[in-house]
Amino acid sequence: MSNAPQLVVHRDKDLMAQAAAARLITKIVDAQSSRGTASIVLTGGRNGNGLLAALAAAPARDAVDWSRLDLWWGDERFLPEGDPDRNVTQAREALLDSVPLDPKRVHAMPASDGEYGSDVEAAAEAYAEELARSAELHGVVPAFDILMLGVGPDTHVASLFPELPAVREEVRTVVGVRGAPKPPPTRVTLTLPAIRAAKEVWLLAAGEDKAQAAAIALSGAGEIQAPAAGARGTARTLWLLDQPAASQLPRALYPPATA
Ligand SMILES: O=C(O)[C@H](O)[C@@H](O)[C@H](O)[C@H](O)COP(=O)(O)O
Repeated sequence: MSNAPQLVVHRDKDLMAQAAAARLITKIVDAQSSRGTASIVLTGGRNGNGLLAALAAAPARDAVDWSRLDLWWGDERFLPEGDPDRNVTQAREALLDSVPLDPKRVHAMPASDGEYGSDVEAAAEAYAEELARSAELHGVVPAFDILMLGVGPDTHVASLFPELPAVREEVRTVVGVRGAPKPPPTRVTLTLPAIRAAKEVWLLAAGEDKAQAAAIALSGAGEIQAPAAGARGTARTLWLLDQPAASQLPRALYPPATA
């Protein structure tokens, strides 16, 4: 299957979240039926959390065997444990606290008051090691079933911001970020090589403030200038948008059903 991006455009962000949640449930159930487990990478931000809240409200959520699901994060805001701005705290509130997950399979990124203290590079290295321990033979990260990414108005994904060193990383799978333009400035993030190990990468973009970013990333921009352009899955790359976020896409890209 080609990994050229595919697009699905929904009427508005709520419908996008509900449809993406339904899609995610199906994917997890399929992976668990064929392999016994599934691995998902969560994203921070409003769209990622909106999807999790929609999943929490979906009656079909009980089709998932939550105890056989591995959860990872694409990035984390390097803040103390329990901080309301941490991506994991927000994910817990939106969904994780209301489903019977196996705590050993919830792989939160380290907090800034944990065993690595304020050493964000050590925290990143520890997460890279945790990923490597779960990787298939010869791999450095697991072949995630689905990796989700919110897209920033500047085309950032995870904590890979345009032109910053993290987006240029070609070897390490997880790095520390300092001086991020979106607060907080210190973060831990998967790199593009780690993201590209996922079977499916889903990029979530809703709202008019994402329209330019989507148009740039989908029009052949380079990944250093437009990190979202470099986020590809090995089997599939899927952009899930609402109509305002899709409003500046070149007509050639716009899906026929919504043209
Ligand atoms: O820690 C974070 O903030 C993120 O993981 C970040 O990459 C986010 O996903 C985008 O900024 C989109 O965020 P929204 O969905 O809120 O626009």
